Amino acid sequence: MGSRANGAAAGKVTSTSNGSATVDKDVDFANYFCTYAFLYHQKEMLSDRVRMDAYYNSVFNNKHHFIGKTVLDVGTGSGILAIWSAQAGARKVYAVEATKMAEHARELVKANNLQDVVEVIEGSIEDITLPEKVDVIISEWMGYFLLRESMFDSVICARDRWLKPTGVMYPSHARMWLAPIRSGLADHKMSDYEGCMDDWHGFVNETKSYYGVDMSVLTKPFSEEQKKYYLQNSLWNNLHPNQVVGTTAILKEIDCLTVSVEDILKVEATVSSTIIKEDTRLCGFGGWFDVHFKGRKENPAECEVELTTAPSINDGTHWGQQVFLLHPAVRVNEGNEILVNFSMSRSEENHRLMNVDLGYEIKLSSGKTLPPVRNKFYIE
Ligand SMILES: C[S@@+](CC[C@H](N)C(=O)[O-])C[C@H]1O[C@@H](n2cnc3c(N)ncnc32)[C@H](O)[C@@H]1O
Repeated sequence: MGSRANGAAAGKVTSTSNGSATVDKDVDFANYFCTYAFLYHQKEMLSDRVRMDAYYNSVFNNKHHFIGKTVLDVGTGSGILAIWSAQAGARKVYAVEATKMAEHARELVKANNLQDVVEVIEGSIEDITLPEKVDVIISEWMGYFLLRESMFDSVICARDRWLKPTGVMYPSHARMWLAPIRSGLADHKMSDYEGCMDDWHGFVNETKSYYGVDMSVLTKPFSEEQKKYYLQNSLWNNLHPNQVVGTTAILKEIDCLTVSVEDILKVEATVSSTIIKEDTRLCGFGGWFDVHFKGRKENPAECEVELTTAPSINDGTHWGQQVFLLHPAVRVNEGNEILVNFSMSRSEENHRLMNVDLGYEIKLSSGKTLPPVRNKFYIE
């Protein structure tokens, strides 16, 4: 199971203007940030070797970006990225953390004898003030399927306020990917849903015979509620590459130096994929992301590093992939074309969670096109 911040009840949006949200900060703090205040949770991220190796290599193989420079670590957590930046030769590192984890970070910095370089600041990046602009912004802001948690908004805010015009972003680029998959999970989830409805019908019968109240008028809303829970929530999964049955497609490319919050409020793409397996089942779609550390055009990385969360036979990441299951699955064959209309936007109730509209159309090798299908999913 993945282990990113719980956002399920976080940050109720109190009003919206121009597509961007005004958030109730107290609710957001109580529900979103609180997860990050636990060492237990920081340790899970610190134990993700793929994530750690990528950030470590990006810093230590590109020391020219750090030696004698000023760095801002947005959301320092335990302080790990700030500590590496200092060890790579930074002159000054501002390590900003919204939660009480800042106290642990301060201790860790001192225990590693870097207190003269790293200054830990407890506060939201949106609210704090720095005495100077910085050469580098480093941050690990990526949520499930890249944008869940909406933490990138805070990095953009930091960039616009504190990055020098010549500054470098770590990571510098990000991409979202989608591919058709096969998975036994679709059948499991459908049988969980059916079992739950069987149980409901038994409950309705018993309530009528024992207590004289007919509950059957609630069958439809109960079924809708449970359908959403079992069939429409996207699932965390560590897919094996063999489960990917078609070519992969890029849904979104982000240049971290120039992107605006407006650009990431909604991700919309029409992409196509060709089935690459003979006689298989299309059970859904898998979504994942990668980020790159390339520096900037005028000041490139000496060694570019990629952090990918794609299906892998080796160690997966704690992000895994997000799986959007189809009910029912569809029989497909090598060479069939799938045209996907994808749209992802923020939940109106909670800006850190996402709603996905996923429409698809299958063109068979005979040239015949199957009727289009549209599905709604929730990344919660
Ligand atoms: C995914 S964790 C990464 C922690 C650490 N940088 C690492 O790589 O292990 C993100 C951290 O950013 C913090 N954070 C998120 N939004 C923030 C904001 N607006 N201001 C300050 N800290 C924030 C969270 O509390 C959390 O500790």
